[in-house]
Amino acid sequence: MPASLWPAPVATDPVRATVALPGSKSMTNRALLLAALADGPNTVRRALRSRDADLMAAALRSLGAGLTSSGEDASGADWHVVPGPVRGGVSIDCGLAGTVMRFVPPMAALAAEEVAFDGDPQARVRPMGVLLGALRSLGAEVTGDALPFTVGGPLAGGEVTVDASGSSQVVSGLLLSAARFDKGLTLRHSGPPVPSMPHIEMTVTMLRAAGVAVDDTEPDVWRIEPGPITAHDVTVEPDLSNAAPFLAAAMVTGGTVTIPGWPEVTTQPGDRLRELLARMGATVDRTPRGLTVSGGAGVRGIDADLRDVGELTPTIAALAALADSPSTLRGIAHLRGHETDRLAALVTEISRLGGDARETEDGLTVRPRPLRAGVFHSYADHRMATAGAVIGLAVPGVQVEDIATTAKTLPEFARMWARMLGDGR
Ligand SMILES: O=C(O)C1=C[C@@H](OP(=O)(O)O)[C@@H](O)[C@H](O)C1
Ligand SMILES: C=C(OP(=O)(O)O)C(=O)O
Repeated sequence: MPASLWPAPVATDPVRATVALPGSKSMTNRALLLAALADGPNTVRRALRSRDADLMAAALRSLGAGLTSSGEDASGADWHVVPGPVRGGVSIDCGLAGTVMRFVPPMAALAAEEVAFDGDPQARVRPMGVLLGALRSLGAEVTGDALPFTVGGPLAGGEVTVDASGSSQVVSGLLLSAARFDKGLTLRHSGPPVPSMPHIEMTVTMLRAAGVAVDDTEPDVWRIEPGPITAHDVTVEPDLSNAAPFLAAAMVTGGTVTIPGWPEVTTQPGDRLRELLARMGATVDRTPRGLTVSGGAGVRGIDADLRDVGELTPTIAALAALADSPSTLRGIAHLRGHETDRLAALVTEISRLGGDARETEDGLTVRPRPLRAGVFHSYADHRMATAGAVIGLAVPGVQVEDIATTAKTLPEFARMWARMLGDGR
């Protein structure tokens, strides 16, 4: 059955809105996994409820943790987590979630019995070989090099070298469970630069908050001492990457959008939106009410290295397609292994609407041209769907295929978008 088409609303007036965002996917899924490996019960507050977060919760339950949620509303829920011995003999559905397919297998390798992993058809082509190779060389029994695969422990830990240039999640996944390996872990990266470094900082910061000794003084080397992961309550920050399309709406319509609760200090890569959107012409103000972005003088093209913040690319590319000068986005070859090949998908969909977007070896060039009505395909990628919504604000007749795919990290997206535009239905 063809996925449904969502008529992207056109903004007839500058948007003026305050948009409260649910919790960060990346922090929620790290916090849940650390809570399940901790030395006592703990609570993850304001956790995201979305497909990726719920897949993580289900995976942790399968591996023996007790999880119950309370206080659930549109902004998320509190998860009460009671750790248990990690048990195998189970199957885990990763969906299309990188955080589940890369973070859970090292934890599963703590169990003596085998754990089977599978996911969506598109997940089967996401890069897994480096992580599974590392688990093998640390002593786990692994069958397969991509989904579906099985992992059997127990693995002792020790030293391993990986090429994590394809995904930072290889590093984060190994570090998150490493304190529970008998020998801990010394992890070295060797190869082209690791992308999404803020996400590795997020991992290290959250491990330290749980009392884990992490030595990251040498670049591209991480040493984790074996020891307990201390039970403690965590409050998840709003998802700053999911702020991107809403803040972009302020720019495209010459309006103003405020995101309440923007953290003063954060490891989330979405914090770089402050600088990127300012370079594209926005006025960015941080006030006690939150982060406010105002547009006005059109959108300027940008030449930017997005290696650290690759997940912001679909929104930046959508803005670039509506800008008044060309853009070059660099450092993002690894986006070919995201939910879909995002470089190919962005080029195809922007071109379909009459735009001029081209793939380079490590990114995209976008030259603004007048755009026309058409279908913007999502490829089961939440950030492609929201990029289509951004373009649709300014281009009448854009229909986003499968807007429901935003449920991966923001199930309320379509309703929040309508509310932002002053249409509460
Ligand atoms: O660790 C994480 O939570 C993430 C790391 C990044 O992955 P890559 O390094 O594969 O880009 C990012 O793109 C993804 O959305 C979330
Ligand atoms: C790359 C992303 O997700 P995942 O965690 O599935 O890798 C993303 O959300 O942009």
